[in-house]
Amino acid sequence: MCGIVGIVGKSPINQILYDALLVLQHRGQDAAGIVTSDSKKLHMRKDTGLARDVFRTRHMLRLRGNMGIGHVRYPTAGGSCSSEAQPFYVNSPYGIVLAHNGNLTNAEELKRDVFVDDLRHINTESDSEILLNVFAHELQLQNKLRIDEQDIFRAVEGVHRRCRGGYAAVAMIPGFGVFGFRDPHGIRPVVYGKRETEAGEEYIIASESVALDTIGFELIGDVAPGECVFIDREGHLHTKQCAPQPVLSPCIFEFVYFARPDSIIDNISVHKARSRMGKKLAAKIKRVWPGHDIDVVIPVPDTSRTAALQLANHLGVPYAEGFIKNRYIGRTFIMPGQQVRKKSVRQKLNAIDLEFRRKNVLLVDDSIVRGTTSQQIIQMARDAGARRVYFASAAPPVRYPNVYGIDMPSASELIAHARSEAEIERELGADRLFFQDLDDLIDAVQKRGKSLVDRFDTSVFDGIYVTGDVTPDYLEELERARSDGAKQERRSGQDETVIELYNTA
Ligand SMILES: O=P(O)(O)OC[C@H]1O[C@H](OP(=O)(O)OP(=O)(O)O)[C@H](O)[C@@H]1O
Ligand SMILES: NC(=O)CC[C@H](N)C(=O)O
Ligand SMILES: [Mg+2]
Repeated sequence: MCGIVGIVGKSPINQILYDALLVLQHRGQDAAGIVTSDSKKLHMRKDTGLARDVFRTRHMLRLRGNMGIGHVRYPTAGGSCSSEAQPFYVNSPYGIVLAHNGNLTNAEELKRDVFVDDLRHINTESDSEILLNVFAHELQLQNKLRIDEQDIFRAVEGVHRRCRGGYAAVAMIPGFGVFGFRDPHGIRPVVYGKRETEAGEEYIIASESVALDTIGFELIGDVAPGECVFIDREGHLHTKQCAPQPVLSPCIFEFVYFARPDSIIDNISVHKARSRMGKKLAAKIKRVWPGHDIDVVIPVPDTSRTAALQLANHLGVPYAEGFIKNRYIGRTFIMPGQQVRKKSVRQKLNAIDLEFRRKNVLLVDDSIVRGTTSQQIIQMARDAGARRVYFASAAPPVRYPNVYGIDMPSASELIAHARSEAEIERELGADRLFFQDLDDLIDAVQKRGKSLVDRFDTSVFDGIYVTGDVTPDYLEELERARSDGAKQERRSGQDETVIELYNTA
């Protein structure tokens, strides 16, 4: 997952772009970047690391101009090096910068077409550089010195014709404007909003509404699937549907784990969705184990808290915070590589023995993916003196790879892949294990009939990919190229020093 933001303001926007990236940091911890545009030039700073480390005062001073875009990255293509940090830049036509959240499933074919047909060179392994070049080519086809918003919309139509997979993107053309677009399935989230200033209206496009709240913008709504939202440099908003048959099918894992609970995606409050997940899970536990002997419900910080609290309430069992999280360690799931993830769980979470001693505890997490967290946390609960350790996941077992922007490329790394629930229970070392049913998860997120969303991408749970183009061959190739083992091998054979083409450090 990545976080994206674009702003057209009436005064310098470097600080609010930075503030927005800090609030989107939970979507990507590997790299960060900002590009601004003043009347003459683009100014770019991007590098690996957290936003607070990438942007020093000297960089901020140079990020001049009233419009710009930013990105925080969690790689799903290429590696973690700074040359693949975003935004990407291409100088023709007009100079375009782009930041992307998602993953293209036809990146290989596109890369070939971009070279052979469009005569463009791709310099990294990132699919986002391909997306930018496809857009640039489609815009070039308009063959104009001065473009208007209709040309942007036509180029986005071309992107939708050629690109497959998940993509929410923001882009900017210097002296012209900022725009955002979303793939025809709306897999990845992106919203837009505005605020009034004395000098006129300012607009923002961002991955999550929480970025708007915290920097003082008002939410207008989600970018619809297939839609393009364009803000010209004068601050006028133009929107157009650019896909012939858009079908909103957002990724359900955003609601389970990725998004912040204080965000609203596709008109659904993530907080409320997680609360309903807790309620549904309580009902299931009561159903399958009417005479349960759970003494206390303990969440695995952070993301599971919302669901765990409601689960405890509806189960009628006390809720206690038994694990303390080191606030200086980021999210472990989005760290690159299993070794670092494993080590980080223990560094990140520590048990308060008192809450466990001689009790039957139900530990609750939002999801079990590789099992890195649950395996260790169950052992920690035992070491802290728990009599019995039960475990509940607010999501169903994750059995299939993700191909739309979550770095879960390899089925064999998923603890639930090709295992029954009883086998997973044994593997994790839990005394009893409960998973949410998929129908209940969908109901919890969908608010049953009240939501705009008829369908979600639930591929990690059921192996059904909404874009319909994901073949066993594609998945096999993805596993070969991007499994933890393959990444490890690539890292060890590589000189990490980057010779940067675009970066003005
Ligand atoms: O089965 P696993 O492979 O361990 O993945 C699942 C775990 O990873 C995530 O936590 P993370 O530490 O990333 O973030 P959080 O603090 O937001 O919960 C998620 O909330 C689960 O706890
Ligand atoms: N998680 C994402 O959205 C990743 C964006 C892009 N595919 C990259 O790897 O940089
Ligand atoms: Mg967690």
